[in-house]
Amino acid sequence: MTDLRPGEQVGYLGLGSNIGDRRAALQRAVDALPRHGVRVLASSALYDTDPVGEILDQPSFLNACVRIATALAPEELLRACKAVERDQGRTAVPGDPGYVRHAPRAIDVDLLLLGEAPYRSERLTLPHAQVTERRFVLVPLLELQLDLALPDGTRLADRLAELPLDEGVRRVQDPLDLPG
Ligand SMILES: Nc1ncnc2c1ncn2[C@@H]1O[C@H](COP(=O)(O)OP(=O)(O)OP(=O)(O)O)[C@@H](O)[C@H]1O
Ligand SMILES: Nc1nc2c(c(=O)[nH]1)N=C(CO)CN2
Repeated sequence: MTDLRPGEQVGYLGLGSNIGDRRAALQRAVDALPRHGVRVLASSALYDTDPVGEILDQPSFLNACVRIATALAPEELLRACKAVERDQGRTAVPGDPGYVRHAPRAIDVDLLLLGEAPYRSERLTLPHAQVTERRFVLVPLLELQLDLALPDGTRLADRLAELPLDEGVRRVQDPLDLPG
């Protein structure tokens, strides 16, 4: 299915933005990933989504998912995602005085899945702990691969079918441009 190079694994990233020019922020993130050792193979369409989580009174998000290929190990890939966020001026990370969980952000790059094996450390959980609970993740992810399953065999399409329909997820735009 994919032209993987030696040592590479397939992974999926979730992108989100709800401040400023949201599409430009997502596109900049995708354009930056190759500089950090991450090839972008495919992008979903863009979705305008109602905020979910601890802070509901904030602007709607623009969300997308991308399929990637990388030879980076899980923690290295997390560092790459954080570096892409920092490139765009996002400085408030957990532990910083300004950090607020689920607060508005110009760019969020989450690591959803990498390869076939789960991974867990203090800094990183794979698959992403909320991947099966968020329509704004599942809808674009399944657009990339309808039969996608977690390492434990959970089929993501089955989980999406079980979620309530009240989390607004509206397909608004065509996929991001792929780098290079
Ligand atoms: N799969 C993962 N992808 C990204 N970050 C993760 C993952 N697993 C654990 N983390 C940790 O979560 C921390 C908080 O991430 P972030 O600031 O993006 O949270 P958030 O977007 O506010 O909330 P949420 O975690 O619910 O998406 C990161 O610094 C990272 O160490
Ligand atoms: N719709 C939507 N809601 C969110 C999002 C997001 O990307 N989209 N990100 C959050 C922080 O991780 C909190 N809430």
